[in-house]
Amino acid sequence: MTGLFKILIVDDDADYRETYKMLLKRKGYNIEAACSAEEALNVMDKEFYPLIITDIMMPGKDGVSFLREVKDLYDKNVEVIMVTGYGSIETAVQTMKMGAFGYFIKSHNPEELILEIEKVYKIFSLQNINKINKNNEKGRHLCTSKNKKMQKVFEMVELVAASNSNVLITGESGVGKEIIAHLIHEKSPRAQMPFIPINCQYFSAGLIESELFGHEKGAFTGAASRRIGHLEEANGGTIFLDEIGDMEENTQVKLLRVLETKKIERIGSNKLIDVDFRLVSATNKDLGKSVLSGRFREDLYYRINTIEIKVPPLRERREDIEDLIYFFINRFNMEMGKGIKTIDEDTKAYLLDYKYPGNIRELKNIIERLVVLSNGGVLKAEMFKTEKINVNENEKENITPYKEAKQNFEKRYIIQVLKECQNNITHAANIMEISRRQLFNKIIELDLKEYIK
Ligand SMILES: Nc1ncnc2c1ncn2[C@@H]1O[C@H](COP(=O)(O)OP(=O)(O)OP(=O)(O)O)[C@@H](O)[C@H]1O
Repeated sequence: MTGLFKILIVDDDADYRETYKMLLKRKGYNIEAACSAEEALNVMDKEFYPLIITDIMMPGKDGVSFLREVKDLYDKNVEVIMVTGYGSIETAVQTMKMGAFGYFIKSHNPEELILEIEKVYKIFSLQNINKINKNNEKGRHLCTSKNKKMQKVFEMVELVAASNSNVLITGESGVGKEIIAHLIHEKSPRAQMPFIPINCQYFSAGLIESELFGHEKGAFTGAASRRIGHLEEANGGTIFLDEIGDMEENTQVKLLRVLETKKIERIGSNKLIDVDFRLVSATNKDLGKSVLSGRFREDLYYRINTIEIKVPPLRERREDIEDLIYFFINRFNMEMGKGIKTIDEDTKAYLLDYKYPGNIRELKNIIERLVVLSNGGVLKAEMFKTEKINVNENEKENITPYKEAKQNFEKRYIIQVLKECQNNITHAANIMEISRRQLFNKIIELDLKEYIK
């Protein structure tokens, strides 16, 4: 879907602008044009363009200064192709050192320019696909089910993917809501554009706004340079707002405005920027209740859940547990190069019977732990046995205020798990079934930095 990929052409020569516009539109690209660098910067204040094609010789700010400004002050990831006549080929070559993607000589066959553009587009979509694959490599997830409710979920994914409707995915923690959000994006016409996940739980009210909307240099203390927000970066793609139920009231108001107007304002700026993203949100809370209690805005609730996909907890799709067990054994077997060939019958019976309050995340973690700890070719439940910590009567702790006791427990617990994981924070977070960021924040709060790698 090249149409979602937006290109800005900057040239003071109206004939060139129109010719390129026609040519590229015919190839399916979405084109905007500006007659000077100054006008281009205004256009870029209104919308995000991953590729700019600019003439070098222009009245006012020339192409080289414009390139410098784009790379230094706007966004270094934006690609720029320089266009030049014979007179300034040397300058064009120089600009490659400043970060230009390439150059095109005006008298050459326009197909050369198209080829350069196609290269940028390919790199751009590959980068996005790689980002998706990192989290969602083919074969890393089991996307089939024997359960009716789950089959309905996969059918809904196919149906909604083609549309642009806002989707709300609900379900308990660990049921795979983020996996479903990825699937919707991958199967949508936006698949080659960015998929940007943001967990609203991780950010304070001020920070999340900067993450979503971006900010101008000097907008607040610490804003040393301009930052393009995720809603702008997601242009043409999908934004995934996880734990949307935790979003602060003020941010809810701002998000609602963006959804209504399809425009954002960077913090510290009053310029409106067009954005075109598809919103997929998720929550493990009952948002209906949050609306009734006044914690979540009703108008935003109705906006974000045009379509609701309910992902059932694992205990309501027990017929999938066996497939998931084998799926994860295979996956970790391959990842860790272990030679596990079978699973001991008692262990399997235990795993099939277990309740999984932490859903698929818990099942996955249990299997990962078993695979890590197993030596022979058989996966066995004996490995579950953990050391019981017996509190000796004589070693009872002094009674301390609740807050202090809680902190002491957290410290001991985190240190113990980190030690077991050879100080590997990612591995420890997996075992604790919290995110890496949550663990990292705790480590800073409790001053345990010395225990991480
Ligand atoms: N169908 C699946 N196949 C393989 N792994 C899965 C599947 N569904 C979930 N998982 C794994 O379970 C874990 C939890 O999944 P995910 O983060 O999508 O759940 P969630 O519902 O979004 O959780 P939370 O509400 O806590 O954010 C992840 O590690 C994910 O890889």
